[in-house]
Amino acid sequence: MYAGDSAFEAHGLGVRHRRGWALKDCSFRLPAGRICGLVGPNGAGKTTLLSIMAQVLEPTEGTFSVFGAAPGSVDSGRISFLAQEKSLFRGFSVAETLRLGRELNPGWDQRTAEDIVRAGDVPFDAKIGTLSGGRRTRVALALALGKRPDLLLLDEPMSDLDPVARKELTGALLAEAAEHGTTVLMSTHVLAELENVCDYLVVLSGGKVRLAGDVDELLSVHTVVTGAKEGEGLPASLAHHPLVESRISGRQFTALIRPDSPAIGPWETDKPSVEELLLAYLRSPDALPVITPTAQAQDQAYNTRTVAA
Ligand SMILES: Nc1ncnc2c1ncn2[C@@H]1O[C@H](COP(=O)(O)OP(=O)(O)OP(=O)(O)O)[C@@H](O)[C@H]1O
Repeated sequence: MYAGDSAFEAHGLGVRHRRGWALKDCSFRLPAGRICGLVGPNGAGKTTLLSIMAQVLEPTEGTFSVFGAAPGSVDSGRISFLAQEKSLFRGFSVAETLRLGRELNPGWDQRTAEDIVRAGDVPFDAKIGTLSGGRRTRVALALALGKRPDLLLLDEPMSDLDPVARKELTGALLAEAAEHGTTVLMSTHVLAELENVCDYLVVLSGGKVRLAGDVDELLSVHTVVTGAKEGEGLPASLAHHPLVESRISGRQFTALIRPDSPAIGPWETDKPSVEELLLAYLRSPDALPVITPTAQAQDQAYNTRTVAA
C-alpha cells in the first residue's frame, strides 16, 4: 500500500533530559513495509526513539513524519507500540483484554489475536495479573498485532520469552508483516535473532545514529579482512581503507573495513554476517556512521513542527 514511501522520517531529532541528551541529531528514513532491527547499548536512546515514533514523547528539537504526515495528524490506530513495561490491566482476564482491543480498534483482527494467545496455551479466563511475565508478553503482542497496525513498534518484545516461544512469535510476526505489509521496528539486544528476520537496521549509540539502511546495502559496503600479522598492528597497506574495527589474536589480524577500492591486498576477504557487522559498530562507537542512500531522510518540507529546546 505504501511501497516506496516512507513509514518514518526523522530530521535532526533530539531529546534532552536534565542530565543530557538521550537522542541527538537523529536523521534517517525507514521505508514502509520493512522489518527493521533497532540496536544499541543500554542507554543508547532506543526507547526514546520508539516513544517519539509512537507519539508518546515529544522531541526537544527536530522534526519527523509518520507515513508522510506531520506528528499529531497521524491516526493513532495505525501505530501499535509495545513498550518494555506492558500496559495491561492486571484485573482483566485475557478474553476481556482482547474484547477491549476489539472495542477500541475499528480494524481489530480477533482471529490473529486469539491464535497468538492459543499458541502459548494461555487460558482465556486467566487474569492478566496471575500470568507469568512471558505469557503477559504474549497477550500484549496479541493486542499489538490484533490492532492490525501499519507501523508496529516493539521495545525488546521477546526478552522474557523462552526460546521456543521466541521463535514461534517471531514467525507469527513475520507472517503478519508479510501478509499485511506492516512496517516493523523492533529493538533487541539479541543480535543473532536479527539475521534472516530484519531487512533493515538502525544502530544507535550515545543517542546518535551510527548505522542505518537496508541490510544488503550495509553488508555490501563492508568487508572482513583476515591475515597473518606483520609487525605491530594492522598492515600499513590497509590503512587507507576506512576502518570500523580490528582485532589481533595470536599471529592473525581481523579487520572490518569499508573498502574505498576493490584492491584490498593479499588477504582473505569475506562479507560480514549481520551479527559481525553490528558487534563491530557496537564495539567502535567512534567509527564513521553509515547511512545508506535508502535511509537518507529526503523530504525536508513535509513538516511544520520544531519544538524549541
Ligand atoms: N525520563 C527520563 N529522565 C531522565 N533521563 C532519561 C529519561 N528517559 C531516558 N533517560 C536517559 O536517556 C538515555 C537514553 O535512554 P533510553 O531508555 O532511550 O535508552 P535505551 O537504548 O532504550 O536503553 P536500554 O537498552 O537500557 O533499554 C539514557 O541515558 C537514560 O538514562
